[in-house]
Amino acid sequence: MEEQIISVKNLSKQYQTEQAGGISNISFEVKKGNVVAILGESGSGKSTLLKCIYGLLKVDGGEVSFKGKRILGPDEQLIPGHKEMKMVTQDFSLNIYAKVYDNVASMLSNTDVQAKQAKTMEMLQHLHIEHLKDKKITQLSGGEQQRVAIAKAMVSDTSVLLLDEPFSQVDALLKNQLRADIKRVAAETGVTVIMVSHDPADGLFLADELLILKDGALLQSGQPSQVYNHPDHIYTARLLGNAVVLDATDASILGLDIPDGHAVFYPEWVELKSSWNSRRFEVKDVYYKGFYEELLLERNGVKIRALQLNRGEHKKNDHVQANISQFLAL
Ligand SMILES: Nc1ncnc2c1ncn2[C@@H]1O[C@H](COP(=O)(O)OP(=O)(O)OP(=O)(O)O)[C@@H](O)[C@H]1O
Repeated sequence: MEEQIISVKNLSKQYQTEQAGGISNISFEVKKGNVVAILGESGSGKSTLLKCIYGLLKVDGGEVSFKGKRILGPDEQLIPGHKEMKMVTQDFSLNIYAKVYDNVASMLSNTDVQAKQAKTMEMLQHLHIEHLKDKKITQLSGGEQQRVAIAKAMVSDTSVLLLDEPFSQVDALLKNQLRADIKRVAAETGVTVIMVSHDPADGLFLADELLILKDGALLQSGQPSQVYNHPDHIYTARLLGNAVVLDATDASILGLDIPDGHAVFYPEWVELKSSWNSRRFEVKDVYYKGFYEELLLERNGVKIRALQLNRGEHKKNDHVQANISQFLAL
């Protein structure tokens, strides 16, 4: 059985401000070595949850345990969290005047210099930054600094790495690489990662488990493919896959039979082909996205979106046959 490393029970934290904000009654468990992504729209409580896990905020109720021991809050100890937990925030907390190597090595004790050197170099290699070891932090790009911050956080027997928006400073190309690096480093070192991201694609790619937050509450959790294909709420389907949502009347115009509620489907579930159950739509717009395109389709006033590989086949005002291959009633 996989060992559980973090347990969050009925955790609540409300900020004492005019607008209510915070998290309420959140419970979940994290297995050792897993990568967990906390996803949700802006203001849903992602950073608050991460800070509570690290012991940075005084909670109103509930608790977080690490290896069975309660994490103490800021009013209970001077240094928050636990020595085996490290948090990398968006400001990186690096010594900008020191070299990359020294930033990372500074986390280790001087008792065994050879071991210190070996461990530091190993971590620099894990993050693909060994060639930067003699550079000063001020000479690095944002993405490189982010890697140094992660290496620094991980070098000293870290069991749990908390990442707040780890890809905020990197461009799309580097982001893909850094995502893959974090996934690989987690698998190689067995470190448990809990990360917050505003981009659902990060969680879908990286995580073993997603936590979906809305208005401070945990709506759904589970493996990415499970949550994506079987969202419990319209919010989740919109957040993860920009789903199309139709009320029962509009759905019936497209031949989707739901008693009440909404028919929900992802644009890639719309097949552009002629079949016994396809219907005729007008192409209202074509959005070029590189290797694929998004079509805005309309039938009797009902608009839907469809994704397909870009073959340049469709133009505005064309007519197409489309079939919604699957949908959810939510
Ligand atoms: N220090 C604070 N004092 C008062 N309210 C706060 C504080 N920090 C956050 N909030 C409020 O609590 C709610 C949750 O904020 P939080 O930063 O946890 O959300 P988030 O999901 O991380 O948002 P984002 O993606 O925009 O960073 C928001 O309504 C926010 O305005």
